[in-house]
Amino acid sequence: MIHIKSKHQFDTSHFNLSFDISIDKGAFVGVFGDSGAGKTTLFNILTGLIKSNDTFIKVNDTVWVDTENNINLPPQKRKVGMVFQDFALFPHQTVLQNLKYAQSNDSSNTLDEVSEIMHLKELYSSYPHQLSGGQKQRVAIARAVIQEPEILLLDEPLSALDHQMREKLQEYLSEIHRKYQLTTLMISHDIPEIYKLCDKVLPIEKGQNKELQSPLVFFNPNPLQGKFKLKGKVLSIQKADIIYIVTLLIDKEVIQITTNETIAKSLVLGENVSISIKAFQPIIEKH
Ligand SMILES: Nc1ncnc2c1ncn2[C@@H]1O[C@H](COP(=O)(O)OP(=O)(O)OP(=O)(O)O)[C@@H](O)[C@H]1O
Repeated sequence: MIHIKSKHQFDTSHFNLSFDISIDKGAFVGVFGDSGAGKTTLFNILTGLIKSNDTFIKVNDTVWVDTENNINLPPQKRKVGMVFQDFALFPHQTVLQNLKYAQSNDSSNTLDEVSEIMHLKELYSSYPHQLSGGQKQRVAIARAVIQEPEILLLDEPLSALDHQMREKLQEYLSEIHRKYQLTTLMISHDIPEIYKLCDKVLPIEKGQNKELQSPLVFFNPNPLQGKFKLKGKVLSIQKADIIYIVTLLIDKEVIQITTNETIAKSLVLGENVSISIKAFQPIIEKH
């Protein structure tokens, strides 16, 4: 379990932050909110890059910060892995050297395993400038995981990548999160991405967090009022007794419609579909 209680005000601004968050170990949490809401600041408080005078952070059994009792673990002692949008690899080191930098004495197996899962072995002797954006980000994610972090923080890690690469890396992230039983917090503005990867959403508004919610509840507070438009994206497909419920992103709205097994099984997550209404029964058609 992770507990974060923090109040912070920047010297140069009137922006006040106040967080009170509890996250289960092993959760994959989507951190969602407007630009400037305080998402990156929350990450900076967790990593120790921002020191605040009124903070308590406990990660599993260890207190990282307790300002009342003068406890403040330095950033290098906090078991946090971080991945940003802009790769941040050492340019003059090969992929293997970049990975080894993150390795502690007892994590040599992890380096090997993670490289295997993310298909990095064939890139070991390449330098960052020889890699594509997706390859660089694979290395950055692997490097963060090799540190065997208690919390993995992802700050819009995939937003610079094209759709196909993004989907591939989402699969890697999902696999790595499960395999190493990480507690992962990911800032993302991409609703389908949050649906695909996260079991909870942490909404941040104007410097404060709201309660954690499931993506389905958070993005779809009133399922009966969904508006049908021509095109949509498949977010999830769930079996409910003998029918299937398909959740779709239509423009910025999420709706659910029922369908039969044949159609449900032909759909793929993230796929674009079109919707029409025939005799009051919604029909999903593939493009
Ligand atoms: N070093 C700083 N000094 C003063 N104010 C800051 C500082 N860093 C952040 N802020 C303020 O805190 C607010 C939250 O910033 P933060 O970067 O956490 O937002 P965000 O939700 O991550 O935004 P985005 O999605 O655009 O990255 C901003 O409105 C900004 O004005």
